[in-house]
Amino acid sequence: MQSVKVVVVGSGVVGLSTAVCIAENLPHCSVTVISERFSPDTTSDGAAGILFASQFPDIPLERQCRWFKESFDHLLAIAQSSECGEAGVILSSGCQVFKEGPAERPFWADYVLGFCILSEREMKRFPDHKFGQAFTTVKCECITYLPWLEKRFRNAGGELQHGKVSDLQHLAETYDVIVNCSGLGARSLVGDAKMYPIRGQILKFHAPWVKNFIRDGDGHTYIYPGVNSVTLGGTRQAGDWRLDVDTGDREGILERCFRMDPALHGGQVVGEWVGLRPGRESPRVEVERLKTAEGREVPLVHNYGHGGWGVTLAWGTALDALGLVRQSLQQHPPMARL
Ligand SMILES: Cc1cc2nc3c(=O)[nH]c(=O)nc-3n(C[C@H](O)[C@H](O)[C@H](O)COP(=O)(O)OP(=O)(O)OC[C@H]3O[C@@H](n4cnc5c(N)ncnc54)[C@H](O)[C@@H]3O)c2cc1C
Ligand SMILES: O=C(O)CCC(=O)C(=O)O
Repeated sequence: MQSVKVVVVGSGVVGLSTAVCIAENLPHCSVTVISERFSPDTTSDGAAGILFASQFPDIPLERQCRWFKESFDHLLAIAQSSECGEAGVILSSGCQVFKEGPAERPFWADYVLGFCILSEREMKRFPDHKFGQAFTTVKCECITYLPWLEKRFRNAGGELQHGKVSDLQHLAETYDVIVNCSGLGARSLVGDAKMYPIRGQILKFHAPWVKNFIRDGDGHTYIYPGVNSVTLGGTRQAGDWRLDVDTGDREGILERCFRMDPALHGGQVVGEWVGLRPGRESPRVEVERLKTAEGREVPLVHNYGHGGWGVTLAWGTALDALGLVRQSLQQHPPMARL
């Protein structure tokens, strides 16, 4: 029997997670990833990689809980295994603090470890803040995790190809299923005008004595210790396409982070990075059918638009995308290619 040919467009954390899920779970499929950029040049590579999320307006909460929990459990298992160093996935403990309180209990509070409210005594450390939550989550460093996923994908028989896709109709002539994980690229690839950039600038900081994360609940200031450096952030500039480092943003990040954690004093900046989050009101994880010029119909599964939470939700949405591929193949077995 001819194997079913699946192509995944995009090799950020969403594309590679999706490609691995399909290659490992559908052995009758041959899976190819085609991507303009690979690690270390994707947006995912620069992300702090902390597992954390805010709620999307248009997705049922039950589905968002599943995405978070499946991703968390997948990465927690790696963090607690002998693979953690090679995969770049570690446990990370710390707190989120709020200038006004009490803050709502986040929907994922029961999925992370040891979620609790900070006591008055603990809050004395944060004179600008009134309320705090402490928990242990996972930090998934994509600069290490993506090469690890690429290896896992190749071991499952997958193929990686460099290339920019500009016409999905053209791909449909060669493949039986197309999976679109192009992130912000979906704006032009499928003409999704709901996609917009949310610019984020961060600093890599050398301060190995800083061990616990601190995040301001407003989402603009965070300190995330990692394997080799501490990530200091950030900015969330909607509609801003600039990829160059802004010196004003740098000063602002340093000032806010030093104020939130004076223990950073004595450390030094060792890197700077800007990335464009694939902004959308809610991610798009759904299937449509693409008609080719020869009259075939090819399932087109979309999995993009994760905004600031792509690392957090990648595995969960990849499993949904796998489900959509499986269901499409069952309902409409591929028509023979000419
Ligand atoms: C400063 C910053 C910090 C962040 N921190 C976190 C964090 O702590 N936790 C978290 O969960 N998220 C974080 N994020 C968000 C996270 O980076 C994104 O949600 C995530 O990277 C999106 O992954 P993706 O695979 O969809 O997109 P990308 O990583 O952008 O990958 C898209 C892929 O598609 C390819 N592509 C696009 N168009 C085409 C085309 N036409 N043809 C071929 N290939 C194409 C690209 O080359 C690329 O390989 C952060 C983002 C920023 C900017
Ligand atoms: O918001 C955070 O705390 C984590 C970093 C992040 O997800 C982002 O900057 O997009």
